[in-house]
Amino acid sequence: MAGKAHRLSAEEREQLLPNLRAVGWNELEGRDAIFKQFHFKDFNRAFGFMTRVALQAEKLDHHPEWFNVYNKVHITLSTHECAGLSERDINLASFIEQVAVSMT
Ligand SMILES: C[C@H](O)[C@H](O)[C@H]1CNC2=NC(N)=NC(=O)C2=N1
Repeated sequence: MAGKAHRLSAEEREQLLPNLRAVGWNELEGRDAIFKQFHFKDFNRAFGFMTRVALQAEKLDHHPEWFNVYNKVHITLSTHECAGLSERDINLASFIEQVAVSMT
């Protein structure tokens, strides 16, 4: 991953978060991270989604925290390197949205 991650400033958040809020991402309370719950038709769709996200996460060297049971996938994004939300989380969330749209 090129460059060091920095925590998003208030201005950057105002610019970058509204689009993600509009599609269901929310900031966690008590932790600088964003969270969304996804529901799919069945486990195959959920796991197909996770597989595609996992391959991209590995490519980006930026990984989600997630929980899956059957057709549900809960995802938390945050950057360990800066102990908070960085542009890497915004980029991964945008990719995740594209995959989710193609799987539902
Ligand atoms: C050593 C390795 O590059 C780092 O631990 C990467 C891996 N995946 C990561 N994922 C996330 N979410 N945040 C990080 O800071 C991070 N760092």
